[in-house]
Amino acid sequence: MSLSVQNLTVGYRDRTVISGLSLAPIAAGQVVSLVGPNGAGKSTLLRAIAGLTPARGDMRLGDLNLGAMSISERARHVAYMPQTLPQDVALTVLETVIAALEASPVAESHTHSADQAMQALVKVGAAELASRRLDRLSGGQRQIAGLAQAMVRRPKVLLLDEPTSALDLRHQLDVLTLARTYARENDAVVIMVLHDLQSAARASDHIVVLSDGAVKIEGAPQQAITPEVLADVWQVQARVENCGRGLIQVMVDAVL
Ligand SMILES: Nc1ncnc2c1ncn2[C@@H]1O[C@H](COP(=O)(O)OP(=O)(O)OP(=O)(O)O)[C@@H](O)[C@H]1O
Repeated sequence: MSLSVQNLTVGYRDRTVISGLSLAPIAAGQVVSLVGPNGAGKSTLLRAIAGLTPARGDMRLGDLNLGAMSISERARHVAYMPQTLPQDVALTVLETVIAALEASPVAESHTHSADQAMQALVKVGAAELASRRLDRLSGGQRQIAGLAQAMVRRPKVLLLDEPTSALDLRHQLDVLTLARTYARENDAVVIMVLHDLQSAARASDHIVVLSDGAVKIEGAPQQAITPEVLADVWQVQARVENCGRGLIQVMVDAVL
């Protein structure tokens, strides 16, 4: 099922952040990176797709009209992993993943939930964190636990807000690979906010560059990340080298 976002308008109180935004349809199995400067509206866009921030416009998953769904119905299809997770949760990691699962209508028995939650932790490589308290983890460990919470319901749309920001190099690569595997294995759409453009190119089939609440350009990594776009959107003078296999290297020569 492909995800379609058309003519989306989102704002806070008296301020419109995103106005009439449309994205090219995102096919099942695809990973999309959302990049752009601070304050461009990336989190706002993900939260609007998840139904966590009110929005006007048309959002569909295949034939399903996401905008017409109740919050709990929408949560069966769409999961959002926030930029920062609450730090004061005095539960074990396993308990938080079970809670994330049971908050959704797909949960079955509690024993079954515990098994599913454990499987999600194994999937993200964090089985050893299961019995640790969430509020006593490092920032990176908490981020990986958050990923298990978002993935445990197997949503068809997985929205990850800067999922690698607290991670070391190896864990960053693992999480980016996991996003790809998740999309393929579950026929799901994964949209990630990333600041590292090289990671975005490595990890995704498609890149959306957001600037001032509007899509500046979207397309394959080599089409979206160009010296012109870097100058226009990030105000840097940079070279972009194609390194094969979809990889790019961005070399910044000067700030403009
Ligand atoms: N709850 C809120 N109430 C009012 N304005 C908000 C709220 N959240 C975000 N904004 C404003 O909306 C705009 C977009 O913010 P958003 O968090 O979506 O940007 P972003 O692209 O995710 O930024 P960053 O890369 O810094 O995380 C900003 O100008 C921000 O100040």
